[in-house]
Amino acid sequence: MSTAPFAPFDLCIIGAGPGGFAGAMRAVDAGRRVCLIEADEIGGTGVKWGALASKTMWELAKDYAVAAKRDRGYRCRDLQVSYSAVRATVMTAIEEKQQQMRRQLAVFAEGRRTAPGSIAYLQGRGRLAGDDRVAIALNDGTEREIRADNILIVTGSKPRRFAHIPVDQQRIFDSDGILDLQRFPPRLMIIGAGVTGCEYATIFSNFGQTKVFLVDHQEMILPYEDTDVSAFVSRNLEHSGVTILHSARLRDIDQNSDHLEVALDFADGNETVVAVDAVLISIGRDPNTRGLGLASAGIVPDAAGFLDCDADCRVRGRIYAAGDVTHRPALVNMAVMESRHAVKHMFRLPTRPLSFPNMSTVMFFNPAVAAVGLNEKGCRQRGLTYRVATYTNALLPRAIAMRATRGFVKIIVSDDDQQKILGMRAAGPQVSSTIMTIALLIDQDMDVREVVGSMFPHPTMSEVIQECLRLLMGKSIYKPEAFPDHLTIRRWHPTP
Ligand SMILES: Cc1cc2nc3c(=O)[nH]c(=O)nc-3n(C[C@H](O)[C@H](O)[C@H](O)COP(=O)(O)OP(=O)(O)OC[C@H]3O[C@@H](n4cnc5c(N)ncnc54)[C@H](O)[C@@H]3O)c2cc1C
Ligand SMILES: NC(=O)c1ccc[n+]([C@@H]2O[C@H](COP(=O)([O-])OP(=O)(O)OC[C@H]3O[C@@H](n4cnc5c(N)ncnc54)[C@H](O)[C@@H]3O)[C@@H](O)[C@H]2O)c1
Repeated sequence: MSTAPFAPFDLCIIGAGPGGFAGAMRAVDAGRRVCLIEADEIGGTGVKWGALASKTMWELAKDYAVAAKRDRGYRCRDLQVSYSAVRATVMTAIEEKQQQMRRQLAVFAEGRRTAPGSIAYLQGRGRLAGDDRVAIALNDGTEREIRADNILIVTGSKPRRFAHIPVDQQRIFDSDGILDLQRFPPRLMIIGAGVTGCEYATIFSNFGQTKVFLVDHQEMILPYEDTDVSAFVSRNLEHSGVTILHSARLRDIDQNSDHLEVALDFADGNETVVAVDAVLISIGRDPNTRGLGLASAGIVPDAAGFLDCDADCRVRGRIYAAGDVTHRPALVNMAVMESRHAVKHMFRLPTRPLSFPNMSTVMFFNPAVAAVGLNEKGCRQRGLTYRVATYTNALLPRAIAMRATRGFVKIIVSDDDQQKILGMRAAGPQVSSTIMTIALLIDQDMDVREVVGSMFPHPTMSEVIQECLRLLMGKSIYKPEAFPDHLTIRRWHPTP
């Protein structure tokens, strides 16, 4: 092992995905010396193997599906798409973001700055070598060991695999390898209908080149969502030609020279074999904690390998963890928020407690579904009495103008005088922006009456939020009596 020329760092961050990068920059803000270690490509799952890549593909697929429509007064002739052209555009997007990250690391590189706050970016695999030491197997084949007062583990996660099915990224893929496809497969089976599986089912069906089969061992897709949301997404996928197979377990994949035969066992005892050209496995993710030297710092991960940490993201002593490697929801915004919080906590910078009631996420389907706060399942698990109103986009002028009325907003409030917003689910165009109104309301603990009283621009998708809140207060312009299919309001309370 070569002797490290580095003086001890204030902070060593293992993993330069969105969490690691954000944490490094927050430490630089505080004038600290950071060592940032990345084993693979900068940006991690947040850029290359997950969020940015899949969202670029989703945008292209959405544009293609709109161009292929025949109900808009215009019609596209000779519309063509190739997977390699799509892939090239996705790679351009990835490279654009990675370049920005590299450029910033270069500006803040150790030795190039006179102002306090710098980053030594090391490319290699890091592992703990004690409470304040990290050993790095550098990509150039050499080894280094560094010392740091604080350590932040942000090593992310990787696709979960079946023990008996090898993923070759040639015909059997996981989300890390989907960009390796050579062409659109005529038939694709996606196993696992969580967000990843449903997003790729949306993407491939929108491009219209692939017959998609979507399989889950649960009775419904997106099993953690409310039944109405899951049913809405199912209907839309089926409308796009996706065949959904519920309560089905993968038994085996028989690899023939020109196709794959996927054998499935159903919960009711039936079985089937489906012939496809490619399989995408999306059954969840496992944390990247193996080989991380946790024992050398006295850290024991849980049975699934995730790191337990306290409310300030501290695992033990001066060692912190953030992002997918922890138990919390696997999202870029979570990784960034936790990582920044951990850095503020370790350097005793002012910070408010991490709080998740307003955690928001968007699931990129056709149309997209946005979520913030609790759903009905979550409220019932907690025994909360609530009222819930649903307002469909069919009554919304902007949605009518867009000729895109599939969608709704569903808002859950506490069933008391306060009517605190507990959560919202919204589906339709532009939900990624409209959701922030409710996320802010929850975050600021504001009264719904303040939103109902303010003026919204017209015609906008955000008006549906105002109308849905008015519906909860019995003041909506359109009434459930006239539109029982479009406007509903219910109450739920725990049975004593
Ligand atoms: C298909 C897909 C789509 C997604 N879409 C979205 C989305 O739309 N919105 C959203 O919010 N989230 C999305 N996510 C989730 C999101 O990508 C992750 O939650 C996020 O990237 C987690 O960030 P992270 O920094 O914790 O980990 P990662 O992004 O996984 O980064 C961890 C980094 O650590 C590196 N590393 C691992 N071990 C070591 C080691 N020993 N030494 C050095 N480096 C190491 C890895 O190479 C990696 O670069 C998606 C995920 C997938 C799979
Ligand atoms: N738009 C987004 O924000 C976005 C997109 C993709 C992923 N993500 C994040 O990534 C994380 C992982 O998502 P994911 O979809 O990969 O995992 P997941 O755990 O959310 O879903 C896995 C799905 O696979 C099913 N499944 C598990 N084992 C199975 C088996 N043996 N046979 C058939 N089905 C099986 C489960 O029932 C579930 O529906 C999520 O927590 C999400 O936060 C976010």
